[in-house]
Amino acid sequence: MSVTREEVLACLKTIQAPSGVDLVEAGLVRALSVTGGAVRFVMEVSSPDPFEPAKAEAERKLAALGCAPVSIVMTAHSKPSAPPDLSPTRKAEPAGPEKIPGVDRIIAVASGKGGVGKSTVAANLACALAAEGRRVGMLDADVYGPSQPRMLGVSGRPQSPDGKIILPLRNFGVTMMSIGLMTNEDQAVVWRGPMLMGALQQMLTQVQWGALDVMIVDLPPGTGDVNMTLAQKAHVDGAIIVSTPQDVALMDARKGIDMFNQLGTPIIGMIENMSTHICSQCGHEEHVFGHGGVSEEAKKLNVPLLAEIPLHLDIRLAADGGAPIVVSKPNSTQAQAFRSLAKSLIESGQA
Ligand SMILES: Nc1ncnc2c1ncn2[C@@H]1O[C@H](COP(=O)(O)OP(=O)(O)OP(=O)(O)O)[C@@H](O)[C@H]1O
Repeated sequence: MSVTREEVLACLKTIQAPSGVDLVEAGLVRALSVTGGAVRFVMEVSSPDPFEPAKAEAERKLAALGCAPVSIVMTAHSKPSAPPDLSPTRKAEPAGPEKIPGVDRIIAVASGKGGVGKSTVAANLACALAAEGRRVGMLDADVYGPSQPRMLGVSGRPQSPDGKIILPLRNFGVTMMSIGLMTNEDQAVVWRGPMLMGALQQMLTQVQWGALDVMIVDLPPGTGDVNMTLAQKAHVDGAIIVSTPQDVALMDARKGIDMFNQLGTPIIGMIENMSTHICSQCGHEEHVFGHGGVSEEAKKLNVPLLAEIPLHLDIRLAADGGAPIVVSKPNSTQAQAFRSLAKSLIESGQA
């Protein structure tokens, strides 16, 4: 008997995970394959025992639906498989930008200069969007300094049960994949030309992203290969440029905006990070890198200023500690800046 993918998902939605939400909503159903009556999928769990009843229920209900054979593999059962091979298997074929299946929108977070807080903004924005109920993915394409695993508190190698599809990791409601999870932390990553293009292509097309409302892409700083490749391979709906108010960072941001204009990627707006410094001891406010520079530049370039994020110790401690401030101190003034940003992007239909 033949069943559809939709019927299988509807059936799995009637089964509760131990957390109380259904298996699909909990993001546990990965690599689902429905061929005729044969159903196979992976349940991504940290420890199998609590999930055995849900697995048995799924097997029973799918059999009652007419599915045969039903094969459910819990990832914790299997030995960690070898990391997916990222070496290019064939020459990259010239192909135009494509929609990633299941992904509604792609937002690139970029900066002209390194160290201006682009990854911090990307991580907080992703978590803030997830907290608003959006289905969010994070593709950490910062090949030269991938920091999303640390910022989003995930570790371990992503699994690839069939050696082709890569299972992403998930934390704080964000489905994430990073080039940093495929390399040793201390290993210098020297991605060049075709190898780099192949790695990005694989992260876009071979990762089991599932259905996402928005995918955030944390780009490397500057105007290099990765930014170009992303725009060539995927349909990027918009770019957010992060800068500090300093002239030097602004000049680099201008180059970044110019590049996106040339690539035909719309600029969603600019974010001034490290805008003012508020002393965590006495609350005194000072402008370490100046203030308002990004706002002036945004006016000149006729792009919106999306947010001004203060320089605050808690933002650094949270990001570097593996739980962005939006998650660790959601009601703080600092988190509010990111939460308002997420809300305004949702309201304007951009995320
Ligand atoms: N608003 C902020 N307040 C305090 N610390 C911040 C803030 N934004 C970023 N930081 C800290 O600054 C450091 C650099 O930030 P981050 O890694 O996000 O920069 P980046 O622009 O992504 O750098 P690169 O592109 O070189 O990876 C981190 O330690 C981060 O915690």
